[in-house]
Amino acid sequence: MGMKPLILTMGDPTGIGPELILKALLAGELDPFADRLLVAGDAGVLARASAPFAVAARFEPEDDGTGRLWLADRSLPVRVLSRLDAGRLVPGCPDAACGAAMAAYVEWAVAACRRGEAAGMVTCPISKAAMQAAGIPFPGHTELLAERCGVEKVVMMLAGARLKVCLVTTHLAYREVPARLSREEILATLRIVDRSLRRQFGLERPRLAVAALNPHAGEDGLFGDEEKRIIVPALEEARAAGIDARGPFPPDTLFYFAARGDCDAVICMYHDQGLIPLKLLHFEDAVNVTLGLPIVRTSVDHGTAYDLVGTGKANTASLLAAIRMAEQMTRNS
Ligand SMILES: NC(=O)C1=CN([C@@H]2O[C@H](COP(=O)(O)OP(=O)(O)OC[C@H]3O[C@@H](n4cnc5c(N)ncnc54)[C@H](O)[C@@H]3O)[C@@H](O)[C@H]2O)C=CC1
Ligand SMILES: NCC(=O)COP(=O)(O)O
Repeated sequence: MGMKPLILTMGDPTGIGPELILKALLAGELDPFADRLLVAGDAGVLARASAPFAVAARFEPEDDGTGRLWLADRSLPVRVLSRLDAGRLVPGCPDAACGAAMAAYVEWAVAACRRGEAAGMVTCPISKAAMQAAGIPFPGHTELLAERCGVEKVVMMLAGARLKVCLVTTHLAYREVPARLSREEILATLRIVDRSLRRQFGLERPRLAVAALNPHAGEDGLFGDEEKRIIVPALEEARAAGIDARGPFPPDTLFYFAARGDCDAVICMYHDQGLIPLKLLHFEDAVNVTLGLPIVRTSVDHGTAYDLVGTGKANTASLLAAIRMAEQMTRNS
């Protein structure tokens, strides 16, 4: 019996996703996963995305809604989920139809994973604004997937070889962060990260370092009291539950020590607290993985890179790392 496919969603039709898939295919970088991948996307858009390369892609429809995308002597199976007018798309200008299409790829993939028909999903970047414009009420994949899987809390982790960061809060305005932090949220994050690193990443006793919210970890309440009021109680409860969680550490020095190997993951209070150090070290090859889902989902660590669409210059390393990690995780699941 063949292995279940890993679904690769194409992402924003006007973004870098389609071109990255073709670039990786042409370079033979997808060869190790050739029997495993199934692209969810738009055949016309994918075919046009070969424009920056020396060879033109062509799509051979097979039967009902599927087909093969050929580029030179390599090919990938595609599940066709939208039929946009590819010739009229402008890079970086997704309209509502594009927003609906990029959401449809993700919806189809998560449903296939939930039905047990796919082993996992790897996502190319979407435009959060275009999805919202299409009436899809989620600020990102992470929140959509949590809802579709019926899970209340998931954790966004970005992982590179030297640093892993896990976020307590994700897509929200910076000014809303303090109000969204609570002992329960931090504790739930610690529990999910601890469990996932054990089960899916093979760590026996993950060492989790928790970042403070405020400078100098609040300087004994002088620069904010979230540490005393919220983070310390969450840490105490986590430790009582057998989780190796330490902190709260002043954020300005924590990432230096984490990247040196002093912990297995850093728990960050908000998006950019974690993603700035992560991308400084690992922009090219980090993977975004959603922890706490009943399915496997990984993603590139970057966005739609509109400025690179059509140049052929975008780097495929994060996409390949995301596929590799998803494959690994399906073996550990
Ligand atoms: N997982 C997802 O679906 C994500 C989606 N986004 C979306 O992407 C859009 C643009 O976001 P930005 O903050 O501008 O981030 P971005 O990652 O698209 O671009 C930031 C910079 O990184 C460069 N870059 C991105 N990917 C690259 C690659 N593969 N190789 C070389 N250089 C690359 C771009 O050219 C740009 O200079 C937004 O709509 C955002 O919501 C952003 C992050 C993740
Ligand atoms: N910057 C990371 C990011 O925005 C990831 O969002 P998503 O995976 O939830 O779509």
